[in-house]
Amino acid sequence: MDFQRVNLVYFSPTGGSKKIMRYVSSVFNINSMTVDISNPSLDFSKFVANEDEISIFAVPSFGGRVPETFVERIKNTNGNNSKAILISTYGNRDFDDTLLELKDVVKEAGFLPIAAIAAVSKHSIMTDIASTRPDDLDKEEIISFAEKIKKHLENIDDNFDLDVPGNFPYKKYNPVPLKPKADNKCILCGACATDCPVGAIPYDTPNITNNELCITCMRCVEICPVGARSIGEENLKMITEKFGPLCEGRKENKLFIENLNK
Ligand SMILES: Cc1cc2nc3c(=O)[nH]c(=O)nc-3n(C[C@H](O)[C@H](O)[C@H](O)COP(=O)(O)O)c2cc1C
Repeated sequence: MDFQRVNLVYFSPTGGSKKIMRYVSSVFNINSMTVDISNPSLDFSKFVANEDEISIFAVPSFGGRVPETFVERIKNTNGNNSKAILISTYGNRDFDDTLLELKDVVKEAGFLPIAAIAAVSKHSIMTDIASTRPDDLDKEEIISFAEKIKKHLENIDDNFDLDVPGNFPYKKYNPVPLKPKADNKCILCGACATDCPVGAIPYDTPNITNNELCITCMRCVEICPVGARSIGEENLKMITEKFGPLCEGRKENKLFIENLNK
């Protein structure tokens, strides 16, 4: 089938998932449309895909799960049985049930997942972990995965049910109890308030964080122009001592294109 458009649907607080998604979309030489799921002011019910379009969904793994904000917002979209490619990035620990949950929520919205990729990208909290990834080798590998997916698209029939790793019930999500705060370098520019995916930073007092709303996605830390926001050195040390050992070694990118019904 000749696709008319590729829809780039992403929740990527610190940009890693978006980068991997761009590598994948680069092999489809057609028009694209972006749907930034982290933008709370968008009306996601307006995203209705047609059968002659392909959508790429990209999210980070948060505690081995799909970020809840993505799950909530994607429910309002409509896939009309069009094909979808799934991407979960992860920070060199594990993606656990992320791809299975992503497959389930995207199917629920009416899309047909035909391939999935798990890709390593810099850990957005412990930024010394996988700090140079995706690197050139990753880029080459992800593009080769995308070329394989393009070929595989020619052989999809109605019987296709994508086989991805993961368990149901999904792993219990334990929210990160640490919330980024601004220090006295904050210039009250409000960039973080504008960009926060969940409205956890007030526009008039952007140096504070609403801990009830904050999902610790690290967007505000990433985009602060003066480096004023962080979870704090002590907290980072604590979290690195606990999770750092699980993130050792070079973890792999993985491609999933097998049919469960074969
Ligand atoms: C709240 C939170 C939870 C995370 N949990 C995991 C995890 O369970 N396993 C893992 O390998 N990386 C984990 N990470 C790292 C991210 O999955 C990884 O850095 C991802 O590439 C970030 O994507 P982004 O740059 O698109 O925001 C977590 C990051 C955050 C902020």
